[in-house]
Amino acid sequence: TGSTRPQRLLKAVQKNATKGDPQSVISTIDHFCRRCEWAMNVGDEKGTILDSVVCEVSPGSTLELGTYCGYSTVRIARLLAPGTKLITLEFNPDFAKVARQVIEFAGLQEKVLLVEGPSGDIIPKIKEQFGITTFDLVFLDHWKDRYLPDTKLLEECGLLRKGSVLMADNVICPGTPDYLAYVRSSPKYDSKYFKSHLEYTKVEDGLEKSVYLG
Ligand SMILES: O=C(NCCc1nnc(-c2ccc3[nH]cnc3c2)[nH]1)c1cc(-c2ccc(F)cc2)cc(O)c1O
Ligand SMILES: [Mg+2]
Repeated sequence: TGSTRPQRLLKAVQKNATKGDPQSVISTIDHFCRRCEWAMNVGDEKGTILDSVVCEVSPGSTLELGTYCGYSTVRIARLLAPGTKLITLEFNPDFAKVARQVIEFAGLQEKVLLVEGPSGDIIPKIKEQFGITTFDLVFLDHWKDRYLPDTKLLEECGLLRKGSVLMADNVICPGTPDYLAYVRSSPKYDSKYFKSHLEYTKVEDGLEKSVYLG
């Protein structure tokens, strides 16, 4: 049987990137997605906005929802201080298999804990299983109809603290209307929209940065 798009993306990384060099992995994936096959990575334009927030927050603990091929995992992990951790949740075992290899190729496996399974099941177990008190930064990039329920779950599980930052991808395209309405109307959040484009296209999309006020 034929290969999948994530497998072809991984082959391009193994062929063209430099082992242990996260920037070359990022550039290779962006080139592959522009020139060969579009894929749903956050991409370079929104990725640059994400980078600036990661640097501003310099998080001790980070959660990513939706690993896919590990592109944003590599983007975030390459900016993390030594001794800090990124937990990334992936539901699809085929995506997870590719992502592990992309993260390892970038040499970032020490900073990343990839957990497979549905976010709704895993989030309530994070405190006890991974010794996390709260997350300083959460990147939401998984199923768009899970952003709101999982944000409420993070609140209920006491995984957010005053000042925790949520960065949400795709708030315009494909769109997360219920999530946007919630973070923009709730007194518990201070929310800001960063206008950009859907990865590798001219279609409008953007990131929503929401600071939890406790
Ligand atoms: O669906 C997306 N992303 C989600 C993948 C995923 N990867 N992993 C999950 C998961 C789902 C439950 C989970 N529960 C626990 N981990 C989980 C992970 N979901 C997505 C789609 C587009 C897109 C735009 C325009 C189009 F015409 C077609 C597509 C763009 C993007 O930037 C995206 O992020
Ligand atoms: Mg996305």
